[in-house]
Amino acid sequence: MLPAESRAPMPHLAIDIGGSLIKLVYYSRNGDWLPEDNKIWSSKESLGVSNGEGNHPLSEGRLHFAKFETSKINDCIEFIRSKQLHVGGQHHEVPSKNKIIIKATGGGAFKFTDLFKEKLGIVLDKEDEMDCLVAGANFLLKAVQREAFFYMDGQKQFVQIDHKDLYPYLLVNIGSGVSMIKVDGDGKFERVSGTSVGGGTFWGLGRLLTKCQSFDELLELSHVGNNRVIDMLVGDIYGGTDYAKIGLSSTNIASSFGKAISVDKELEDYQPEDISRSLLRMISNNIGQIAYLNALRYGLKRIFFGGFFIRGHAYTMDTISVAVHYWSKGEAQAMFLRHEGFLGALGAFASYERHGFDDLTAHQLAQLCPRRESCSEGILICVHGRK
Ligand SMILES: Nc1ncnc2c1ncn2[C@@H]1O[C@H](COP(=O)(O)OP(=O)(O)O)[C@@H](O)[C@H]1O
Ligand SMILES: CC(C)(COP(=O)(O)O)[C@@H](O)C(=O)NCCC(=O)O
Repeated sequence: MLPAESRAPMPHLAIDIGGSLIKLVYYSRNGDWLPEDNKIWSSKESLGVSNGEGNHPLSEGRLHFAKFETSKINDCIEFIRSKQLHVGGQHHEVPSKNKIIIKATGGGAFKFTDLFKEKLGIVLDKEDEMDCLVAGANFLLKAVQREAFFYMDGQKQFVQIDHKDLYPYLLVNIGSGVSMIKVDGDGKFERVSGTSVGGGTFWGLGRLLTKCQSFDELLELSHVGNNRVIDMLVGDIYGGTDYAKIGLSSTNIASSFGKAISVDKELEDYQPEDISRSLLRMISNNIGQIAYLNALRYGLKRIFFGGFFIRGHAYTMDTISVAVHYWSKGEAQAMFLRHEGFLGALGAFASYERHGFDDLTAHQLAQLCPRRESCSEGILICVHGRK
């Protein structure tokens, strides 16, 4: 840790460099630099900021979110440079004795340390990925209204979380791989499980099998696909009937991709949309099942799913919800987060001590952010920090 006097001014940028995607969270005060809309932005959000301790009036600002494919890290670096995000949007020279330190998490914070130093002169101050995921999730769940929701029958049903009754819960982060974390409080958690069959598996296998050029294309294909063309159902094995004795209906999937064993068909004989749908269902189902088993193992009632694999995608959320419901025999329900992909980046942002995110309460939010209802895109937060 560098002595305070040798550090540059608060940069207002944090970065999460994952196996698939880079996520940025950055802040601007109202009246500062407000970058124009950019198609890679996921959302723009308002942020109320106190200008010190106690009951000072608030000034307002915005939190911005952006993501890039990790394979296109140079685009991300160019974006940071063009907006001068690493120096808080100030287009001025940073005195050479000052080091620009940016909070960074994810494996790429280690892998790309030298690249950031070389291209932007930034020192990445590494924060542990699990710490950040948990800090980001706790922050969202405690401070942001309408953040968590159930997904049922094609509808989001938002839940008001009583933040005094939040813990314990299971956080399932579906990124390239999947981490399952039992969260007991702020900074109190244990990574209890994980699986390598995650978002990277869907996109990687999906790309190979369908020749799709983008994740979104693969996801869109799954909308119109029919998994029964490829999945082997109980009915396929049992001559169209249920296997009622063990509680399996004829329409249950007995074996994902099981029909592809047919010697009469090659990959070209299957439609890409059907492959995409089977794959999405297989992976979502599997994660939902493992998540529930871990919740059961630790007696956790609440399971929150995050990570960019979900992408607010109806079929993904529906499959995970059904899996949790099915395996728990209706005892547990999956919940999702509106800012699903930005947990780690938000956690890294929150780790700038001077922001004091931990002091947030929903009550404070209601008092300090009267315009929250008008903020259609999501977070309206108040932080204790300097201007
Ligand atoms: N534009 C995209 N490009 C690649 N993958 C995407 C995209 N959007 C969503 N995804 C999915 O999100 C996953 C990455 O999720 P994320 O939470 O960012 O994890 P990581 O930190 O490992 O990059 C990918 O593996 C893929 O399944
Ligand atoms: C190694 C990781 C923590 C990296 O995080 P990611 O970039 O996937 O979000 C994650 O991919 C993971 O938890 N994989 C599962 C490994 C396992 O439990 O077997």
